[in-house]
Amino acid sequence: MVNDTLQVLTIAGTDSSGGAGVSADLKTFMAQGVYGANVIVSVTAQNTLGVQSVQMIPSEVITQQIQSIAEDLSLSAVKTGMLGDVQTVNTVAKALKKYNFGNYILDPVMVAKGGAKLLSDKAILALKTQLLPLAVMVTPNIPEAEVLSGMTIQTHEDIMAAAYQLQLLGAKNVLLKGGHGKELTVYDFALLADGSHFWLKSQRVDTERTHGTGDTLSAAIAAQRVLGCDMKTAIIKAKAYVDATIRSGIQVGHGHGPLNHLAVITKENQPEVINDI
Ligand SMILES: Nc1ncnc2c1ncn2[C@@H]1O[C@H](COP(=O)(O)OP(=O)(O)O)[C@@H](O)[C@H]1O
Ligand SMILES: Cc1ncc(COP(=O)(O)O)c(N)n1
Repeated sequence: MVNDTLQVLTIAGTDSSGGAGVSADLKTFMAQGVYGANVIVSVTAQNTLGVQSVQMIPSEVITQQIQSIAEDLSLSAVKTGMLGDVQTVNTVAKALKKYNFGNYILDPVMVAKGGAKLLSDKAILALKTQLLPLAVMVTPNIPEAEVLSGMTIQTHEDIMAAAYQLQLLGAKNVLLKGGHGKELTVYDFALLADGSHFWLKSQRVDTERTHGTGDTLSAAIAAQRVLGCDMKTAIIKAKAYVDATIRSGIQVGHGHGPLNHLAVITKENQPEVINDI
């Protein structure tokens, strides 16, 4: 059942193959039992092999979509995904300041799994200065954390240092995702607003079917916050969910295939929570 009093918004781009972007977010919200609304900032022609084209939506249309929702729905969380260009980042920042939906989760989407650029270079500075300070949580993968922090990340110490840097830039909580890489063990690093930290340790799934993992994780965190979880619990539950969606994979397309958003979480999906590695 969907709890209609728990309403979450995603502001992101569409993915015609249904695996990432707004599609991943809405499926995740539904699977978590919260109601999802969507504001479209870009339309991508995309499949599991790559991104064929991107059409940005005009700022007035984005502003109007957000206003329409703000005037009617009762949102208690919002996440942003692909924002594309500097104009869109500024438009979204202005609207978030105006309406203050609470619980803002910033997924700083920059590059699709197939390698296509989803955020212009000019937009990176705007994202850092306009959106990071508004975010209750930012969820970069390692390449995104390198760009935002200006640091090279090679070791676990580097991951921690970059997370602290992102907190200095204004994000209250940071989840630095370790999905990129080849190691058999995956480590995500969480730095919380109170200065405490922990690592989530899990076993890598040997698969190319990871289209939309980052979107799914950040959407699940937003949903868990609305469901009343504290930040640490929201992160752990969201991680278990995304692990289940990867492990019970479905066979769609010929490249980086989508996740199974109806996956059931089992004991196998629970990450190990450790303080230091
Ligand atoms: N092959 C994999 N096996 C297990 N977990 C993965 C795998 N790929 C990604 N994840 C997890 O999925 C989540 C999203 O991570 P990541 O893929 O790095 O983000 P993004 O989609 O933004 O690049 C993280 O919790 C990460 O640890
Ligand atoms: C519209 C849109 N938003 C986000 C992503 C990133 O998803 P991923 O990094 O998993 O390919 C994407 N490919 N398309």
